[in-house]
Amino acid sequence: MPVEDKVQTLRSLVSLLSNAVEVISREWEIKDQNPEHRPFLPSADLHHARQTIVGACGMLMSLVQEPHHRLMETALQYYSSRALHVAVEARLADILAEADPELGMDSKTISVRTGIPQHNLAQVLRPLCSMYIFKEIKPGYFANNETSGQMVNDEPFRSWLLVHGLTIYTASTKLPAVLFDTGKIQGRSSTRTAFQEALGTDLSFWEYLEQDTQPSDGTKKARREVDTFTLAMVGGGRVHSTPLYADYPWESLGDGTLVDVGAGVGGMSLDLAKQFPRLRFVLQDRPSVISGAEAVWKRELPHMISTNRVQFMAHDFFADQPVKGASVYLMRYIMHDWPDEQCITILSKLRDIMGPHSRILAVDQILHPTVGSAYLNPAPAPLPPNYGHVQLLSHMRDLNMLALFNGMERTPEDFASLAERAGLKMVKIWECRSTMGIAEMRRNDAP
Ligand SMILES: C[S@@+](CC[C@H](N)C(=O)[O-])C[C@H]1O[C@@H](n2cnc3c(N)ncnc32)[C@H](O)[C@@H]1O
Repeated sequence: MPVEDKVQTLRSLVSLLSNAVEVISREWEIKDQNPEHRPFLPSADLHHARQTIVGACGMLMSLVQEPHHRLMETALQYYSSRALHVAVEARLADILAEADPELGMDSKTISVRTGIPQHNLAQVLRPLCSMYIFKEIKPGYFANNETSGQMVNDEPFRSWLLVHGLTIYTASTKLPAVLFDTGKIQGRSSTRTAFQEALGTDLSFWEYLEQDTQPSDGTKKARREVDTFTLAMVGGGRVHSTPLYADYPWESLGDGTLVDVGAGVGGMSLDLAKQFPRLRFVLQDRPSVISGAEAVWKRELPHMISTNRVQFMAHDFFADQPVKGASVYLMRYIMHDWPDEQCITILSKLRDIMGPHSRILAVDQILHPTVGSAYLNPAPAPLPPNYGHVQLLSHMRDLNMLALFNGMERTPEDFASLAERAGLKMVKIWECRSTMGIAEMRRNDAP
């Protein structure tokens, strides 16, 4: 890029930043005066200002940082993730919450509480302090800040962070090997992925989770990941899905029936049932999962069970769908687990029994490439249409799906193509104040 263009880009970014800073300051003041504030639902203005600032900072770094340094930092990025994993595993945020936030806790005490040698603690914590995830008050004294404070006493969110550092992390180490093995990648099988390669198994991720471990004493134990994963879906759902409840017209469904396909414990349905009490629900998943779902609903919303407003059904989403003509077939975090061919089968099974007013709502990351999408609102120049850095989480989850399932996060165009191949049409991408969105599909012959 010629120097004059670079300078112009820098100046334009600073101008974007200073406008967005005004919006954020105003929004922070409003939040300060509003005790009803919901942390996971930013106003539309705050959401856009955040995206602009994160995007602009990312682009500024790319313009000014020495390129070799930036590439090396990226090459070693997995240690950021490892350091966070150690902190989460050790429940550091909970431990630091016991300290006076002004004074912090000394590394000797933290060492005794966590079992991490004192001389290694600072090595783990300091990179996290440099990323503003914890703070060091004075040499060897650490405390929570606003970011680490979000992990305190929040077991579902902690599980959401934790699962990404367990088996899922192990799977990621074999991604290069699988990508360079043309036999495997061309196979496009959901059971010949980096996950199977790394864990030395032929089982799918789901089957593996269900398989008991056999420790040396001969007893059988459920894998640790089973409970962590179930709770993680609740924690991740809460963080990323809250805006979806505000940005889709759920109220207009009245007392319609929502079939939660591959529901897990039905985390999204539970939230919807609390906010839209007229809706009825059918939760479907594999037999072992659906029995766990019923226990959760009994605890959280027992009246939904006693009034028959929720049903629990063991169902394989590759088989014929028994619930015909429902208002909504909801699939949160399902499409991204599967390669295209399997997604088309899942969608076709729904298409077969949908009525003219039925809709499929596929809830996933909506990938927005740097070159933009005809379906999505572009960022202001000179940012790339997708706001650049803002998309990192979606791209990482995309690679995660590749490593675990040969799956993927999808662009709106990808969703439209899947819909067309399954005899459906994509009617709208609902852009929500989240990294996630909703792809709405109907039968291709629907009015
Ligand atoms: C990523 S989880 C998402 C769970 C839930 N939709 C949520 O958002 O919390 C994917 C779910 O798909 C389920 N699943 C996998 N294969 C399935 C199949 N063949 N039929 C039905 N459910 C399946 C898993 O058991 C798991 O609960």
